[in-house]
Amino acid sequence: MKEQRTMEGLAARRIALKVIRKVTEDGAYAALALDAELKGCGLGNSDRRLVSRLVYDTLDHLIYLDWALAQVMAKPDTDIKLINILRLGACQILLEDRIPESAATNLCVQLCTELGMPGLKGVCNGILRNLIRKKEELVMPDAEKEPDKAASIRYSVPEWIWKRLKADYGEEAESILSYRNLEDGWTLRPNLTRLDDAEFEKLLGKKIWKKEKTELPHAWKITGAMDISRDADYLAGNYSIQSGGSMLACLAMGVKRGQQILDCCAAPGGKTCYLAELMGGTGRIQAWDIHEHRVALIEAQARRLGLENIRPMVRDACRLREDLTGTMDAVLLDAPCSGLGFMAQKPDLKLRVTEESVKELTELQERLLDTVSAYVKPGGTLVYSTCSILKDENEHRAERFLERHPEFEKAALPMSVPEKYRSRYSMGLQLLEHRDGLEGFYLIRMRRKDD
Ligand SMILES: C[S@@+](CC[C@H](N)C(=O)[O-])C[C@H]1O[C@@H](n2cnc3c(N)ncnc32)[C@H](O)[C@@H]1O
Repeated sequence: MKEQRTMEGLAARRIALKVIRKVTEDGAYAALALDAELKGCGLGNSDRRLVSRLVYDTLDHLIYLDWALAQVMAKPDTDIKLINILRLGACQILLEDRIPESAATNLCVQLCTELGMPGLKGVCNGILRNLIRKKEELVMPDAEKEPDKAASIRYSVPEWIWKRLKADYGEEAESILSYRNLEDGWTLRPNLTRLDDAEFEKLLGKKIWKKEKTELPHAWKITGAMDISRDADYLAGNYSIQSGGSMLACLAMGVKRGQQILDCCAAPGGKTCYLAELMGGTGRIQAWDIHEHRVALIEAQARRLGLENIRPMVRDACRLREDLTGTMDAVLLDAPCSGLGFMAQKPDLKLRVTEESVKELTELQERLLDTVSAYVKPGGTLVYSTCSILKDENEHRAERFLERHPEFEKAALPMSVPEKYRSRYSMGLQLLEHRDGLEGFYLIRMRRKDD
Protein backbone atom coordinates (compact mmCIF):
# COMPACT_ATOMS: atom_id res chain seq x y z
CA MET A 1 0.00 0.00 0.00
CA LYS A 2 2.79 2.38 1.03
CA GLU A 3 4.75 1.42 -2.08
CA GLN A 4 1.66 2.04 -4.24
CA ARG A 5 1.27 5.58 -2.75
CA THR A 6 4.98 6.26 -3.37
CA MET A 7 4.59 5.22 -7.02
CA GLU A 8 1.55 7.49 -7.42
CA GLY A 9 3.38 10.28 -5.61
CA LEU A 10 6.26 9.92 -8.05
CA ALA A 11 3.89 9.85 -11.04
CA ALA A 12 2.24 13.07 -9.82
CA ARG A 13 5.62 14.83 -9.45
CA ARG A 14 6.77 13.47 -12.82
CA ILE A 15 3.73 15.03 -14.53
CA ALA A 16 4.02 18.28 -12.58
CA LEU A 17 7.69 18.56 -13.53
CA LYS A 18 6.90 17.87 -17.18
CA VAL A 19 4.38 20.73 -17.23
CA ILE A 20 6.71 23.11 -15.37
CA ARG A 21 9.46 22.28 -17.87
CA LYS A 22 7.18 22.83 -20.85
CA VAL A 23 6.21 26.26 -19.50
CA THR A 24 9.63 27.47 -18.37
CA GLU A 25 11.81 25.82 -21.02
CA ASP A 26 9.52 25.80 -24.10
CA GLY A 27 7.20 28.75 -23.40
CA ALA A 28 4.02 26.59 -23.29
CA TYR A 29 0.80 27.87 -21.69
CA ALA A 30 0.39 26.24 -18.26
CA ALA A 31 -3.34 25.51 -18.58
CA LEU A 32 -2.97 23.85 -21.99
CA ALA A 33 0.15 21.88 -21.03
CA LEU A 34 -1.51 20.71 -17.81
CA ASP A 35 -4.69 19.60 -19.59
CA ALA A 36 -2.65 17.70 -22.17
CA GLU A 37 -0.58 15.89 -19.52
CA LEU A 38 -3.55 15.04 -17.28
CA LYS A 39 -5.55 13.58 -20.16
CA GLY A 40 -5.36 9.80 -19.84
CA CYS A 41 -2.61 9.96 -17.18
CA GLY A 42 -4.37 7.34 -15.06
CA LEU A 43 -4.11 9.27 -11.78
CA GLY A 44 -7.05 9.52 -9.38
CA ASN A 45 -8.78 12.81 -8.58
CA SER A 46 -6.74 13.67 -5.51
CA ASP A 47 -3.43 13.10 -7.32
CA ARG A 48 -4.68 15.15 -10.29
CA ARG A 49 -5.48 17.97 -7.87
CA LEU A 50 -1.99 17.59 -6.37
CA VAL A 51 -0.41 17.89 -9.83
CA SER A 52 -2.39 21.08 -10.56
CA ARG A 53 -1.49 22.56 -7.19
CA LEU A 54 2.22 21.80 -7.58
CA VAL A 55 2.30 23.25 -11.10
CA TYR A 56 0.41 26.44 -10.25
CA ASP A 57 2.14 27.02 -6.90
CA THR A 58 5.59 26.50 -8.40
CA LEU A 59 4.89 28.88 -11.29
CA ASP A 60 3.12 31.42 -9.10
CA HIS A 61 6.03 31.54 -6.62
CA LEU A 62 8.89 30.96 -9.06
CA ILE A 63 10.77 34.18 -8.27
CA TYR A 64 10.48 33.57 -4.53
CA LEU A 65 11.55 29.91 -4.88
CA ASP A 66 14.59 30.83 -7.03
CA TRP A 67 15.62 33.42 -4.47
CA ALA A 68 15.25 30.90 -1.59
CA LEU A 69 17.23 28.24 -3.48
CA ALA A 70 20.00 30.72 -4.30
CA GLN A 71 20.51 31.24 -0.55
CA VAL A 72 21.21 27.58 0.12
CA MET A 73 23.29 26.77 -2.95
CA ALA A 74 27.07 27.05 -2.89
CA LYS A 75 27.05 28.37 -6.48
CA PRO A 76 24.25 29.05 -8.94
CA ASP A 77 23.41 25.99 -11.05
CA THR A 78 22.93 26.41 -14.75
CA ASP A 79 21.34 23.09 -15.69
CA ILE A 80 17.72 24.09 -16.31
CA LYS A 81 16.49 20.51 -15.80
CA LEU A 82 18.03 20.41 -12.32
CA ILE A 83 16.80 23.94 -11.57
CA ASN A 84 13.22 22.87 -12.35
CA ILE A 85 13.47 19.77 -10.13
CA LEU A 86 14.78 22.00 -7.32
CA ARG A 87 11.93 24.47 -7.85
CA LEU A 88 9.41 21.65 -7.55
CA GLY A 89 11.14 20.43 -4.39
CA ALA A 90 11.37 23.94 -2.88
CA CYS A 91 7.67 24.51 -3.59
CA GLN A 92 6.78 21.45 -1.51
CA ILE A 93 9.25 22.28 1.28
CA LEU A 94 8.39 25.99 1.61
CA LEU A 95 4.75 26.23 0.56
CA GLU A 96 3.06 22.89 1.26
CA ASP A 97 2.31 21.88 4.81
CA ARG A 98 0.72 18.53 3.94
CA ILE A 99 3.75 16.98 2.23
CA PRO A 100 6.55 15.53 4.41
CA GLU A 101 9.75 17.35 3.49
CA SER A 102 11.85 14.18 3.28
CA ALA A 103 9.34 12.52 0.92
CA ALA A 104 9.40 15.62 -1.31
CA THR A 105 13.21 15.53 -1.37
CA ASN A 106 13.44 11.78 -2.07
CA LEU A 107 10.99 12.03 -4.97
CA CYS A 108 12.97 14.93 -6.47
CA VAL A 109 16.16 12.87 -6.21
CA GLN A 110 14.39 10.04 -8.10
CA LEU A 111 13.36 12.52 -10.80
CA CYS A 112 17.07 13.28 -11.38
CA THR A 113 17.57 9.65 -12.42
CA GLU A 114 14.43 9.71 -14.56
CA LEU A 115 15.74 12.77 -16.44
CA GLY A 116 19.01 10.97 -17.13
CA MET A 117 21.05 12.85 -14.51
CA PRO A 118 21.94 10.20 -11.90
CA GLY A 119 25.21 12.05 -11.30
CA LEU A 120 23.27 15.04 -9.91
CA LYS A 121 21.28 13.05 -7.33
CA GLY A 122 23.71 13.99 -4.56
CA VAL A 123 23.69 17.69 -5.50
CA CYS A 124 19.87 17.75 -5.58
CA ASN A 125 19.62 15.93 -2.26
CA GLY A 126 22.20 18.23 -0.65
CA ILE A 127 20.53 21.46 -1.78
CA LEU A 128 17.02 20.41 -0.74
CA ARG A 129 18.18 19.08 2.65
CA ASN A 130 20.04 22.37 3.16
CA LEU A 131 16.82 24.23 2.36
CA ILE A 132 14.89 22.15 4.92
CA ARG A 133 17.52 22.94 7.57
CA LYS A 134 17.73 26.65 6.82
CA LYS A 135 14.17 27.48 5.82
CA GLU A 136 13.47 29.46 8.99
CA GLU A 137 16.65 31.53 8.53
CA LEU A 138 16.11 32.76 4.95
CA VAL A 139 16.72 36.51 4.89
CA MET A 140 14.55 38.71 2.67
CA PRO A 141 16.27 41.67 0.94
CA ASP A 142 16.20 44.81 3.08
CA ALA A 143 12.90 46.55 2.27
CA GLU A 144 14.46 49.92 3.23
CA LYS A 145 17.54 49.60 1.04
CA GLU A 146 16.06 47.61 -1.84
CA PRO A 147 12.29 48.14 -1.69
CA ASP A 148 11.56 47.05 -5.27
CA LYS A 149 13.65 43.90 -5.06
CA ALA A 150 12.08 43.01 -1.70
CA ALA A 151 8.56 43.48 -3.08
CA SER A 152 9.40 41.51 -6.23
CA ILE A 153 10.44 38.52 -4.09
CA ARG A 154 7.65 38.89 -1.52
CA TYR A 155 4.96 38.87 -4.23
CA SER A 156 6.99 36.68 -6.61
CA VAL A 157 6.47 39.06 -9.49
CA PRO A 158 9.02 40.56 -11.91
CA GLU A 159 10.31 43.89 -10.62
CA TRP A 160 8.96 45.78 -13.63
CA ILE A 161 5.38 44.60 -12.98
CA TRP A 162 5.67 45.60 -9.32
CA LYS A 163 6.98 49.07 -10.29
CA ARG A 164 4.20 49.60 -12.84
CA LEU A 165 1.45 48.58 -10.42
CA LYS A 166 2.96 50.73 -7.68
CA ALA A 167 3.03 53.71 -10.06
CA ASP A 168 -0.55 52.98 -11.23
CA TYR A 169 -2.20 52.09 -7.91
CA GLY A 170 0.13 53.20 -5.06
CA GLU A 171 -0.40 51.21 -1.84
CA GLU A 172 -3.18 49.16 -3.46
CA ALA A 173 -0.56 47.36 -5.57
CA GLU A 174 0.18 45.16 -2.55
CA SER A 175 -3.46 44.06 -2.24
CA ILE A 176 -3.64 43.44 -5.98
CA LEU A 177 -0.58 41.20 -5.90
CA SER A 178 -1.32 39.31 -2.70
CA TYR A 179 -4.95 38.45 -3.51
CA ARG A 180 -5.69 34.82 -4.41
CA ASN A 181 -9.21 33.52 -4.96
CA LEU A 182 -9.09 29.93 -3.79
CA GLU A 183 -12.70 29.18 -4.72
CA ASP A 184 -13.11 27.08 -7.83
CA GLY A 185 -16.06 28.94 -9.33
CA TRP A 186 -17.57 29.76 -12.70
CA THR A 187 -19.95 32.45 -13.87
CA LEU A 188 -22.80 31.22 -16.05
CA ARG A 189 -25.51 33.08 -17.93
CA PRO A 190 -28.53 31.79 -19.85
CA ASN A 191 -28.81 31.82 -23.63
CA LEU A 192 -31.14 34.82 -23.68
CA THR A 193 -32.73 33.77 -26.96
CA ARG A 194 -34.06 30.66 -25.16
CA LEU A 195 -34.31 31.28 -21.42
CA ASP A 196 -35.04 34.24 -19.19
CA ASP A 197 -33.45 34.55 -15.75
CA ALA A 198 -36.32 32.76 -13.98
CA GLU A 199 -36.22 29.82 -16.39
CA PHE A 200 -32.46 29.61 -16.08
CA GLU A 201 -32.68 29.59 -12.30
CA LYS A 202 -35.09 26.66 -12.55
CA LEU A 203 -32.68 24.82 -14.84
CA LEU A 204 -29.81 25.44 -12.39
CA GLY A 205 -32.03 24.09 -9.61
CA LYS A 206 -31.82 20.66 -11.25
CA LYS A 207 -28.03 20.60 -11.03
CA ILE A 208 -26.09 19.48 -7.97
CA TRP A 209 -23.84 22.58 -8.17
CA LYS A 210 -23.97 25.35 -5.58
CA LYS A 211 -25.41 28.44 -7.22
CA GLU A 212 -25.73 32.09 -6.31
CA LYS A 213 -27.20 34.99 -8.31
CA THR A 214 -24.61 37.73 -8.76
CA GLU A 215 -25.20 41.49 -8.89
CA LEU A 216 -24.76 41.39 -12.69
CA PRO A 217 -27.85 40.91 -14.84
CA HIS A 218 -28.25 37.29 -16.06
CA ALA A 219 -25.21 36.02 -14.15
CA TRP A 220 -24.95 33.17 -11.62
CA LYS A 221 -21.87 32.07 -9.72
CA ILE A 222 -21.48 28.28 -9.63
CA THR A 223 -19.21 26.21 -7.41
CA GLY A 224 -18.72 22.48 -7.05
CA ALA A 225 -18.92 21.70 -10.79
CA MET A 226 -16.22 19.49 -12.27
CA ASP A 227 -16.33 19.96 -16.05
CA ILE A 228 -19.17 22.24 -17.08
CA SER A 229 -18.29 22.06 -20.77
CA ARG A 230 -19.46 18.41 -20.74
CA ASP A 231 -22.85 19.21 -19.17
CA ALA A 232 -25.77 18.29 -21.48
CA ASP A 233 -27.42 21.73 -21.12
CA TYR A 234 -24.15 23.46 -21.96
CA LEU A 235 -23.67 21.28 -25.04
CA ALA A 236 -27.29 21.93 -26.05
CA GLY A 237 -26.58 25.69 -25.98
CA ASN A 238 -28.84 26.60 -23.07
CA TYR A 239 -26.18 28.68 -21.34
CA SER A 240 -22.64 30.03 -21.57
CA ILE A 241 -19.67 30.38 -19.25
CA GLN A 242 -18.54 34.01 -19.17
CA SER A 243 -16.54 36.18 -16.80
CA GLY A 244 -18.17 39.19 -15.17
CA GLY A 245 -15.84 41.71 -16.83
CA SER A 246 -16.68 40.35 -20.28
CA MET A 247 -20.39 40.62 -19.55
CA LEU A 248 -19.96 44.24 -18.42
CA ALA A 249 -18.13 45.09 -21.67
CA CYS A 250 -21.14 43.78 -23.61
CA LEU A 251 -23.64 45.66 -21.44
CA ALA A 252 -21.55 48.82 -21.97
CA MET A 253 -22.25 48.52 -25.72
CA GLY A 254 -25.94 49.23 -24.97
CA VAL A 255 -26.99 47.35 -28.14
CA LYS A 256 -30.57 47.44 -29.44
CA ARG A 257 -32.58 45.11 -31.64
CA GLY A 258 -31.87 45.34 -35.35
CA GLN A 259 -28.54 47.17 -35.05
CA GLN A 260 -25.38 46.71 -37.13
CA ILE A 261 -22.52 45.78 -34.79
CA LEU A 262 -18.83 45.05 -35.28
CA ASP A 263 -16.87 42.95 -32.78
CA CYS A 264 -13.45 43.35 -34.37
CA CYS A 265 -11.25 41.10 -32.16
CA ALA A 266 -13.89 38.53 -31.46
CA ALA A 267 -12.47 35.04 -31.00
CA PRO A 268 -13.34 32.76 -29.27
CA GLY A 269 -16.63 34.62 -29.46
CA GLY A 270 -17.89 34.92 -25.88
CA LYS A 271 -18.75 38.60 -26.15
CA THR A 272 -20.06 38.26 -29.72
CA CYS A 273 -22.59 35.68 -28.56
CA TYR A 274 -23.78 37.70 -25.56
CA LEU A 275 -24.23 40.75 -27.83
CA ALA A 276 -26.15 38.60 -30.34
CA GLU A 277 -28.41 37.40 -27.54
CA LEU A 278 -28.92 40.89 -26.11
CA MET A 279 -30.17 41.82 -29.59
CA GLY A 280 -32.64 38.94 -29.45
CA GLY A 281 -31.09 37.27 -32.49
CA THR A 282 -31.95 40.33 -34.68
CA GLY A 283 -29.69 42.76 -36.57
CA ARG A 284 -26.19 41.66 -37.53
CA ILE A 285 -22.86 41.26 -35.76
CA GLN A 286 -19.72 41.00 -37.81
CA ALA A 287 -17.28 38.98 -35.70
CA TRP A 288 -13.71 39.39 -36.96
CA ASP A 289 -10.50 37.76 -35.92
CA ILE A 290 -7.13 37.66 -37.61
CA HIS A 291 -6.60 33.92 -37.07
CA GLU A 292 -8.60 31.45 -39.13
CA HIS A 293 -8.47 28.72 -36.47
CA ARG A 294 -9.85 31.17 -33.93
CA VAL A 295 -12.67 32.27 -36.24
CA ALA A 296 -13.67 28.58 -36.27
CA LEU A 297 -14.14 28.89 -32.48
CA ILE A 298 -16.61 31.77 -32.98
CA GLU A 299 -18.50 29.66 -35.54
CA ALA A 300 -18.66 26.74 -33.11
CA GLN A 301 -20.06 28.94 -30.28
CA ALA A 302 -22.66 30.55 -32.54
CA ARG A 303 -23.71 27.07 -33.75
CA ARG A 304 -23.92 25.69 -30.19
CA LEU A 305 -26.14 28.59 -29.13
CA GLY A 306 -28.21 28.60 -32.36
CA LEU A 307 -27.43 32.30 -33.03
CA GLU A 308 -28.03 33.33 -36.62
CA ASN A 309 -27.27 37.05 -36.45
CA ILE A 310 -23.48 36.50 -36.23
CA ARG A 311 -21.16 36.70 -39.25
CA PRO A 312 -17.73 35.29 -38.31
CA MET A 313 -14.94 36.45 -40.68
CA VAL A 314 -11.18 36.22 -40.93
CA ARG A 315 -10.08 39.89 -41.01
CA ASP A 316 -7.09 41.93 -39.92
CA ALA A 317 -8.72 44.76 -37.99
CA CYS A 318 -5.61 46.93 -38.52
CA ARG A 319 -6.48 47.18 -42.23
CA LEU A 320 -9.12 49.78 -42.97
CA ARG A 321 -12.18 48.61 -44.95
CA GLU A 322 -13.22 51.89 -46.60
CA ASP A 323 -16.63 50.47 -47.57
CA LEU A 324 -17.59 50.04 -43.90
CA THR A 325 -16.69 53.60 -42.83
CA GLY A 326 -19.50 55.14 -40.76
CA THR A 327 -21.79 52.09 -41.06
CA MET A 328 -21.82 50.60 -37.55
CA ASP A 329 -24.16 51.45 -34.69
CA ALA A 330 -21.57 50.13 -32.26
CA VAL A 331 -18.05 48.73 -32.44
CA LEU A 332 -16.42 46.59 -29.75
CA LEU A 333 -12.62 46.52 -29.62
CA ASP A 334 -11.80 43.85 -27.03
CA ALA A 335 -8.14 44.33 -27.72
CA PRO A 336 -5.22 41.90 -27.66
CA CYS A 337 -3.52 42.68 -24.34
CA SER A 338 -1.07 41.41 -21.73
CA GLY A 339 -3.89 39.58 -19.89
CA LEU A 340 -2.37 40.65 -16.56
CA GLY A 341 -5.88 40.96 -15.09
CA PHE A 342 -5.76 37.15 -14.95
CA MET A 343 -2.31 36.97 -13.35
CA ALA A 344 -3.62 35.21 -10.22
CA GLN A 345 -5.34 32.47 -12.25
CA LYS A 346 -2.61 32.20 -14.89
CA PRO A 347 0.69 32.71 -13.05
CA ASP A 348 2.69 31.80 -16.17
CA LEU A 349 1.71 35.27 -17.45
CA LYS A 350 4.25 36.71 -15.00
CA LEU A 351 6.96 34.79 -16.85
CA ARG A 352 5.66 35.42 -20.36
CA VAL A 353 4.73 39.11 -20.37
CA THR A 354 7.67 41.52 -20.65
CA GLU A 355 7.97 45.30 -20.72
CA GLU A 356 8.86 44.97 -24.41
CA SER A 357 5.76 42.89 -25.18
CA VAL A 358 3.54 45.41 -23.39
CA LYS A 359 5.06 48.23 -25.46
CA GLU A 360 4.32 46.32 -28.67
CA LEU A 361 0.78 45.64 -27.47
CA THR A 362 0.08 49.29 -26.69
CA GLU A 363 1.21 50.21 -30.22
CA LEU A 364 -1.13 47.57 -31.65
CA GLN A 365 -3.97 48.78 -29.41
CA GLU A 366 -3.51 52.32 -30.75
CA ARG A 367 -3.45 51.11 -34.35
CA LEU A 368 -6.61 49.09 -33.82
CA LEU A 369 -8.42 51.98 -32.09
CA ASP A 370 -7.46 54.42 -34.86
CA THR A 371 -8.64 52.02 -37.57
CA VAL A 372 -11.86 50.53 -36.21
CA SER A 373 -13.20 53.80 -34.81
CA ALA A 374 -13.75 54.83 -38.46
CA TYR A 375 -16.64 52.35 -38.73
CA VAL A 376 -18.71 54.04 -36.01
CA LYS A 377 -21.70 56.05 -37.28
CA PRO A 378 -22.23 59.63 -36.05
CA GLY A 379 -23.87 59.23 -32.63
CA GLY A 380 -22.69 55.59 -32.51
CA THR A 381 -20.74 53.77 -29.81
CA LEU A 382 -17.16 52.55 -29.48
CA VAL A 383 -16.31 50.30 -26.53
CA TYR A 384 -12.64 49.59 -25.82
CA SER A 385 -11.82 46.80 -23.37
CA THR A 386 -8.90 44.68 -22.16
CA CYS A 387 -8.31 42.06 -19.48
CA SER A 388 -5.31 44.03 -18.24
CA ILE A 389 -4.74 46.02 -15.07
CA LEU A 390 -1.91 48.18 -16.50
CA LYS A 391 -3.01 51.77 -17.00
CA ASP A 392 -0.78 51.92 -20.05
CA GLU A 393 -3.03 49.44 -21.85
CA ASN A 394 -6.20 50.93 -20.44
CA GLU A 395 -7.00 54.49 -19.46
CA HIS A 396 -3.79 55.91 -20.96
CA ARG A 397 -4.76 54.36 -24.31
CA ALA A 398 -8.27 55.83 -24.04
CA GLU A 399 -6.95 59.27 -23.08
CA ARG A 400 -4.51 59.32 -26.03
CA PHE A 401 -7.25 58.12 -28.38
CA LEU A 402 -9.61 60.90 -27.29
CA GLU A 403 -6.77 63.44 -27.75
CA ARG A 404 -6.11 62.18 -31.29
CA HIS A 405 -9.82 61.91 -32.17
CA PRO A 406 -11.77 64.98 -31.07
CA GLU A 407 -14.71 63.59 -33.06
CA PHE A 408 -15.16 61.12 -30.15
CA GLU A 409 -16.10 61.79 -26.54
CA LYS A 410 -16.34 59.67 -23.42
CA ALA A 411 -19.92 58.40 -22.97
CA ALA A 412 -21.86 57.37 -19.86
CA LEU A 413 -22.49 53.69 -19.22
CA PRO A 414 -26.02 52.42 -19.91
CA MET A 415 -28.40 51.78 -17.01
CA SER A 416 -28.08 48.00 -17.52
CA VAL A 417 -24.61 48.27 -15.92
CA PRO A 418 -25.13 48.04 -12.12
CA GLU A 419 -24.99 51.36 -10.28
CA LYS A 420 -22.00 50.18 -8.24
CA TYR A 421 -19.90 50.24 -11.43
CA ARG A 422 -21.48 53.29 -13.02
CA SER A 423 -20.70 55.35 -9.94
CA ARG A 424 -17.00 54.42 -10.15
CA TYR A 425 -16.72 55.10 -13.87
CA SER A 426 -14.27 57.91 -14.70
CA MET A 427 -11.70 57.55 -17.52
CA GLY A 428 -13.23 54.09 -17.97
CA LEU A 429 -14.02 51.35 -15.47
CA GLN A 430 -11.15 49.36 -14.00
CA LEU A 431 -12.13 46.14 -12.26
CA LEU A 432 -9.73 44.68 -9.71
CA GLU A 433 -10.23 41.18 -8.40
CA HIS A 434 -9.42 41.82 -4.72
CA ARG A 435 -11.90 44.69 -4.65
CA ASP A 436 -14.64 43.67 -7.08
CA GLY A 437 -14.57 39.87 -6.98
CA LEU A 438 -14.32 39.99 -10.80
CA GLU A 439 -11.19 39.46 -12.85
CA GLY A 440 -8.92 42.42 -13.59
CA PHE A 441 -10.64 44.05 -16.56
CA TYR A 442 -10.98 47.48 -18.13
CA LEU A 443 -13.63 49.07 -20.32
CA ILE A 444 -14.59 52.47 -21.61
CA ARG A 445 -17.57 53.53 -23.69
CA MET A 446 -17.03 56.34 -26.20
CA ARG A 447 -19.36 58.06 -28.62
CA ARG A 448 -18.79 59.55 -32.04
CA LYS A 449 -20.19 63.06 -31.89
CA ASP A 450 -23.11 63.88 -34.20
CA ASP A 451 -22.13 65.47 -37.54
C1 LIG B 1 -8.82 39.43 -26.01
S1 LIG B 1 -8.99 38.34 -27.34
C2 LIG B 1 -10.68 38.53 -27.74
C3 LIG B 1 -11.65 37.77 -26.85
C4 LIG B 1 -13.07 37.83 -27.38
N1 LIG B 1 -13.52 39.18 -27.57
C5 LIG B 1 -14.07 37.10 -26.49
O1 LIG B 1 -14.71 37.73 -25.66
O2 LIG B 1 -14.20 35.88 -26.62
C6 LIG B 1 -8.20 39.22 -28.64
C7 LIG B 1 -8.36 38.59 -29.99
O3 LIG B 1 -7.84 39.52 -30.95
C8 LIG B 1 -7.35 38.78 -32.04
N2 LIG B 1 -6.50 39.69 -32.85
C9 LIG B 1 -5.22 40.08 -32.62
N3 LIG B 1 -4.83 40.95 -33.58
C10 LIG B 1 -5.88 41.11 -34.40
C11 LIG B 1 -6.08 41.89 -35.60
N4 LIG B 1 -5.11 42.67 -36.11
N5 LIG B 1 -7.28 41.82 -36.21
C12 LIG B 1 -8.27 41.02 -35.70
N6 LIG B 1 -8.12 40.27 -34.60
C13 LIG B 1 -6.95 40.32 -33.96
C14 LIG B 1 -6.66 37.62 -31.39
O4 LIG B 1 -6.53 36.54 -32.29
C15 LIG B 1 -7.60 37.31 -30.22
O5 LIG B 1 -8.50 36.29 -30.58
